[in-house]
Order: sequence, then C-alpha cells, then structure tokens
Amino acid sequence: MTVAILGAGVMGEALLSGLVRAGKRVDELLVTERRPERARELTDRYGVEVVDNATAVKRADTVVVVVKPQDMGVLLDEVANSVRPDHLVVSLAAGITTGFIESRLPEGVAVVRVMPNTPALVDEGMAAISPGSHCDDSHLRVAEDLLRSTGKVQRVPEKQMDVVTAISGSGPAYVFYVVEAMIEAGVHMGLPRATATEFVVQTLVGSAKLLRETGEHPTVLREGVTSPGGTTAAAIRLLEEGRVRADFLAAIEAARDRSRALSSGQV
Ligand SMILES: NC(=O)C1=CN([C@@H]2O[C@H](COP(=O)(O)OP(=O)(O)OC[C@H]3O[C@@H](n4cnc5c(N)ncnc54)[C@H](OP(=O)(O)O)[C@@H]3O)[C@@H](O)[C@H]2O)C=CC1
Ligand SMILES: O=C(O)[C@@H]1CCC=N1
Repeated sequence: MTVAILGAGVMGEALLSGLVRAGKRVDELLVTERRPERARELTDRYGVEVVDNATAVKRADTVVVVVKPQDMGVLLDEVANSVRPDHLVVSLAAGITTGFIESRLPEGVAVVRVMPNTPALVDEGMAAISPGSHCDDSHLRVAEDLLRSTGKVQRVPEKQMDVVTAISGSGPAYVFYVVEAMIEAGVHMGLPRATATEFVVQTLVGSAKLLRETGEHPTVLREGVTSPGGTTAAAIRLLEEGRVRADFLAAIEAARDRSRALSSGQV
C-alpha cells in the first residue's frame, strides 16, 4: 500500500520517520514539498521520493495531508481532480473538518481526521482519529495502523476533536513551557543551566512514567510529594494563589476556540 504525505514539515516528517522506523518500505512512501531544498533534505535523510502533489496522489492508495490549516483549501483544490473514489484521505490539520475536506473532493471519498502530536518523533505520540461520512471500519483501521507507528491511537467522535487538539495536539507545548520555567528558576537561584536541565527533564520523564505505570490519579501522586508543612506545600500554595489552574483552563479553552475558528476558515 503506497502512502503519500503531502507537506512534510514538522508533523509530516514525524509521521514519515515513524513509518520508516516501523519498517514501512521506502518505495511505498511518497512525499511532497514546496521548497526544493527541503525536498532534498528529506530524500537524503530517508531515501524517500519527493514528487509533485498530483503525481503523489495518483500513485498512492492513502493520501495524508499535513499542510497548515490555512493552506488546506488551495491544496485540496489542486489535487481534487487526481483523487479517485477508492482513495483514503487522512488529514492531520488542526481545525479542518472532514465535512470541509469532503466538500472539496469528488463525492464519496473516504476521509479520516487525525490529531497527532510531536512526541510521535520518538514513538510516544498520542493521536485521535475520527471518521468522515464515507468511512467504514476498514478505513479507520488503515488510519490507525499508520498512526500506531508513532505511538498510541484512539477513536473519538469528531465533535471532540477541537478539545483533543487543545489538550494533546498543543499539549507538548504547555509541558515544554513549564519545563522552561522550572529550568529558569533553577538558573535564577544559582544552578548551572546544564545541571538544572538534567534535573528538570529527568523529573518530567520520571513523573510521566509514575503516572502511567501506577495508574494513580495525579492528585494522589501530588499528595505523596507534599509533606505536611514542607517545601512542596509552600510552592503549591503560591501556584494556587497565582490561579495557575484557572489559567490552564482559560488557555486550553483559547486553544479549543482557535481550532474551531480554523474550521470556519479564519486565518
Ligand atoms: N506541529 C504540531 O505539533 C502539530 C501539527 N498539526 C497539524 O499538522 C499540519 C502541519 O503542521 P506543521 O508540520 O507544524 O507545519 P509546517 O509548516 O512545519 O509543515 C507544513 C509543510 O507543508 C508544506 N506545504 C504547504 N503547502 C504545500 C503544498 N501546497 N504542497 C506541498 N507542501 C506544502 C510547507 O512548506 P513551506 O515550508 O514551503 O511552507 C511545510 O513544509 C497543520 O495542519 C497542523 O495543524 C497537528 C498536530 C500537531
Ligand atoms: O499549534 C497548532 O495549531 C498545531 C495544532 C496542534 C499543535 N500544533
């Protein structure tokens, strides 16, 4: 089965590299890119063939579109004539609905909407997938197999996609933001940057593993760290007074609203 990835920037390359790591044959992969230097880079790195969008679609069974939401309309118009009824089109674009994609393609084409995230680069991705109106279970299974090469995959109703985008699609950025803040705090108080980075990153990895392996609620794990009258309680008190929890809610609502706005074509 030949898979074409249209637009191999950050997320397209994450999928491409995951498929290659998972043992997908490179001669069953095609990539498209606008800039020749980027195309050369991808060929050098993965040995993958880079072609134009129409050629990629014609030669592929599954077409994965990974351009920015703002570029989707133009790209779909460009390839619509090359799309066949037996194609599966998989979109990784934030906000863009399966209805929007179906309306730009020939009647009856199966479309799956996916929201991946960048930990896919290290096979720890979390992807949500939703079927369009012409999808059956076999289409969803093809999309699941593709995404499983980069981490976990879960089916969700499309109406949940904007929230999922705000939580797990954008989520790594929130985590990196907290990591940055913790490293800066260490440096501010005199730790060498390399030392602060090592301590914060390992704390993050260890905490994530603890959450996953124990299955405990985060509140229980936090209580385990928070000794009565101790250091953690002093820090958490400040975070609560700073309304950090309320800010997270407002920030994630803003991301959800932005995803909704992208679906209605707002740039
Ligand atoms: N980055 C992330 O964490 C996540 C991204 N996504 C989604 O993935 C999509 C891509 O995002 P991301 O990878 O970050 O963005 P990038 O800008 O890194 O990648 C998009 C790529 O598509 C190329 N491109 C644009 N138009 C065309 C075209 N007509 N033909 C061929 N190639 C084209 C761009 O080329 P050029 O450089 O010339 O513009 C660029 O290399 C978005 O829709 C985003 O919502 C989803 C989840 C997470
Ligand atoms: O910021 C964005 O719009 C994309 C979608 C989710 C993560 N990055």
